[in-house]
Order: sequence, then structure tokens, then C-alpha cells
Amino acid sequence: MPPVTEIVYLDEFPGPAGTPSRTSPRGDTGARQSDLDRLQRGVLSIGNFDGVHLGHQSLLRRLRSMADELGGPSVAIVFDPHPAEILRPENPPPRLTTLPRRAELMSPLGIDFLLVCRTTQALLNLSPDDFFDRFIVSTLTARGMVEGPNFCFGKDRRGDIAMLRQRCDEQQMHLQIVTAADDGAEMISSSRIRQCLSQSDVASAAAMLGRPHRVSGIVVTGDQRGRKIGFPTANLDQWSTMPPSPGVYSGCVELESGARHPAAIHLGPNPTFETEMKLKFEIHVLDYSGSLYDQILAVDFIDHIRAVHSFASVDDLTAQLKRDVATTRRHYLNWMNR
Ligand SMILES: Cc1cc2nc3c(=O)[nH]c(=O)nc-3n(C[C@H](O)[C@H](O)[C@H](O)COP(=O)(O)O)c2cc1C
Ligand SMILES: Nc1ncnc2c1ncn2[C@@H]1O[C@H](COP(=O)(O)OP(=O)(O)O)[C@@H](O)[C@H]1O
Repeated sequence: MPPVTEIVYLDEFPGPAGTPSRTSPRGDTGARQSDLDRLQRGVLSIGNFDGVHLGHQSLLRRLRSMADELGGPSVAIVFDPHPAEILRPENPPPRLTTLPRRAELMSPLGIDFLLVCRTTQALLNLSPDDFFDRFIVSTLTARGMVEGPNFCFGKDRRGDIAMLRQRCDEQQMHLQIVTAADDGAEMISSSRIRQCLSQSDVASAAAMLGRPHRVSGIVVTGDQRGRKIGFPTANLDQWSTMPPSPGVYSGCVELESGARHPAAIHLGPNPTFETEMKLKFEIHVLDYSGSLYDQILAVDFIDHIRAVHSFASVDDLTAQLKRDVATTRRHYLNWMNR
């Protein structure tokens, strides 16, 4: 059995040192009731880990090595909702990955637990010292920590690496600060990946993630037009992570059966047919025929093909769709053979 990262939810933040804490599952995400003691005496890394990009991956590998050296579980810790959703609710950053997907991506890196702490105003108000004492020392009894050079903690992000080092030394806790991974130009970060997606640059996003960016959703009924023009498209709804900006993309899909197929993806309105500028998320699955309605599809974005156009005729659109399919196949093969 491959290792699996278990999600544990900590809904109630610990009170003063020594007060017992409680964990509880949130039914919709499949978390299990779990005792906090299984996370204790481990090694920790606190972050958002949104995307589990190449920088996160190298940090999490170090976390695994430290857990092997010191003994105890390796625990990645995130705060949910993202603190920015509480501090700046009018403009929260869109998510790159759901929590279950983050855990899935952490599994092959040997992370034992993804601890999801509910973000509350009380937690955000804790001073760096209180946060360290109550959470890291009393609640989790950590043996070691691994963080990146820009780690901050406590109210207004006032605790920095120098302070963390001092507090870890006092507690005789191991601390490793990893150098930030870069792509030769700049530091790899979730916000840079979001920026690439908002500029349709899914190829650069994939390079920083170490895999294509994924958006999952459920297939709903569309206008029943695609099959008539020879290109049926599964219309996606209820996606919860950030899609790239409108455009036509090459990618691949994973069906519920686990089968993977290349896919030509359309994100945007259908200006050839409609004046309404409603955004649609449509996928033409290559080498597939059959019903996809009500299935959950995972869509991976490999490259940008072109912008959405208003074509003069349906024939012009279908001629372009044929070229899009050929381009998709080429991008898909390049990605597979990279
Ligand atoms: C790869 C791909 C590219 C597309 N590009 C365009 C486009 O540039 N302009 C446009 O009006 N519609 C475009 N479409 C959308 C078609 O108009 C749409 O699939 C069709 O209207 C069927 O919609 P339905 O699934 O709701 O029946 C594209 C679809 C695919 C799969
Ligand atoms: N290769 C394929 N790619 C996408 N959908 C397909 C494919 N083959 C069959 N289908 C089915 O056809 C539906 C799309 O046909 P379409 O006429 O575009 O209908 P709708 O407008 O309801 O999406 C999909 O939801 C799926 O159930």
C-alpha cells in the first residue's frame, strides 16, 4: 500500500497551555475523527501549501527526512479558511488546490498528516509567543520544524525566522530553514502561479507545479449543440479551484474510472452562437464516446492554444476545432514524452 496523508481537522484552537484540545471531522471532506496525540512529538511545517508546487515539494521532502532522523510523524499544517479570507474577505485569493487534493499530492512525499486548523479571529490575534507556546509546544509538542525563509507567524505576521530560531533553541527543538526554490528567474510561489493562470500561461504554471494545473467539476447538460457539429463537449459546473482565464487550451482529463484522455478545452462564451457572454467550461474528450453526464472530471491544463473567437460560420468553427484537436494531441504527446 502506498503511504497516504491523513487529513485531521482541528476545529477548536487550544486554550491556555495544558487545556485539552478537540478534533472533529467535517463530513463533506471525508476527514476521520482522530486523536491529537497521534500528531504529537512530530516534525512540523506550517504554511498554506496551496498548489503543492515544486517549492513546497522540496520543503516537504526535507520534512520527511527530519521525521526519519528524529522519529515521530511528519505533519504539514494549514489554516482554513485562508487567513486572507478573514482579514480581507472582499478579495480572497482563489484556491489552486482543494484540501483533499493537497493531501493526495503530499502522500508520495511521505507526509503522514495534513493538519487543518480552523482559522478564527482569536487565532489570528495570538501574539507570536502565544502561538508558539500554545500551539507548537503545548498542543503539538513538536520535535522539529522545517520552514521557508519567508515564514511569519502570530498576529500581524510579527514573528519572523530569527524569532522562531530563538524559540526553537530555547525548547531544544530542531529547526531547518530551506532555501526558496526558484525557476531560474524568481522564487516559485502560489501567487506567481495564480498570476500565470490569469494570463492564460498554463505552461508556466505547470512548470512551477511540476505537473499541469488541475480543475475538477461535475458534467452537466449544455445546449446539446456540440454533438450536432461533430464535437460533443462535456460542460463542467461546480468547480472550486481557480480556472485559467478564458481561452482554448490543450490538456487531459481523468474520468471517474481513472482512465486518462487528451482533451481540447474551451473556457469562455460561445460568441459564434450566442450574444450572451456567459462563461462556459467545456471539454471535448479525445478518443472517447459515451455519456459523461453527472461524472466528476479532473481537467489538467497543459498549454494555451488560442483565444476564443466569433466565427463567421459553423463550418469555420469546426475547421478550427479540427486544428485545435490536432494541436491538443501534439501538446499531450510532448507532455507525456518530456
Ligand atoms: C476546443 C474548443 C474550442 C472552442 N472554441 C470556440 C470559439 O472560439 N468560439 C466559439 O464560439 N465557440 C467555441 N467552442 C465552443 C462551441 O461553440 C461549443 O462547444 C458548442 O457551442 C457546443 O456547446 P454545448 O456543449 O453547450 O452544446 C469551442 C469548443 C471547443 C471544444
Ligand atoms: N468525446 C466526448 N467528449 C465530451 N463529451 C462526450 C464525448 N462523447 C460523448 N460525450 C457526451 O456528450 C455530451 C456532450 O454533448 P453535447 O451535444 O455537447 O451536449 P451538452 O450540450 O449537453 O454538453 C457530454 O456531456 C457527454 O456526456
